[in-house]
Amino acid sequence: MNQNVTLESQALTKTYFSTEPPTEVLRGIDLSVRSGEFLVIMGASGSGKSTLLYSISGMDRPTDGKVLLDGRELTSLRDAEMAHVRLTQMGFVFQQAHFLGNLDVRDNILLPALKAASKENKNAAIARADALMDRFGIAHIKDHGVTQVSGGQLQRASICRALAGEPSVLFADEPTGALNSSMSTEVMDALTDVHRSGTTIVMVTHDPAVAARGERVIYLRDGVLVDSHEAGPWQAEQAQQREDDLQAWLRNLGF
Ligand SMILES: Nc1ncnc2c1ncn2[C@@H]1O[C@H](COP(=O)(O)OP(=O)(O)OP(=O)(O)O)[C@@H](O)[C@H]1O
Repeated sequence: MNQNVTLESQALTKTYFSTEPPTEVLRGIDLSVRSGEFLVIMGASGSGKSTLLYSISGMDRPTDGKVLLDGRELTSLRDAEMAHVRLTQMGFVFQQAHFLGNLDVRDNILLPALKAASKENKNAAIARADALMDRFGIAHIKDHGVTQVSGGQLQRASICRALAGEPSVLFADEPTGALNSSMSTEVMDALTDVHRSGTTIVMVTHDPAVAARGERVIYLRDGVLVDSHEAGPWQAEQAQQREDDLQAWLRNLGF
């Protein structure tokens, strides 16, 4: 394995046999994600983006092929082992935050980190969560109920929750899909910050302005990886140029 590769899929397929005929959603995906990379998955609706994200993060089982995280084959793990890998090595941000309504923002953020931490590491997990809330500008709403905060604040809280366990990879599925454009910028500024501090990010989005944050964008068509666009590290002053370049690339692909 190349030393710089952290996450890898080999000949990954996913077929749903519940439909007649069966739906072949992923058709042999070979993908390598470099350590510290910000990778974006794009493609038309139904092309298999979320299925790919779920299959490489162990949320779903592929039909065939392999997924490796730092050289360890995830596809052969039992469910409980895979759940442990997700809890301790991966973070997740979805379009909707999925927070518990009976807990405040801080307790929601702490929940998975405390579950993952050993007894002696619980205080460190709490300190980390508090520092993350400071860093992403939501310390002042830590005692609020999850229905009393804005969508952008809630998504920043999701990012804190995802990072509190110090994952090596953060998976994000349409993290700005439910937000207006200023909240979307807030959240993408937070994810850009996460990336700059060294965390690998794999994100699905259909929004070119959001995708322009990534270093590399890959394009899925009918479950096949058809092209990839190298944009290099994000620079705010080049935001429009990056988005224009990405749009031109996407137009060529028929997006
Ligand atoms: N449980 C399932 N059973 C059968 N088919 C499914 C199932 N889940 C997803 N599919 C099908 O797999 C295909 C890919 O779905 P997926 O959600 O991965 O696409 P996507 O590119 O993320 O789409 P979108 O941009 O609309 O979210 C779709 O045709 C979808 O209908």
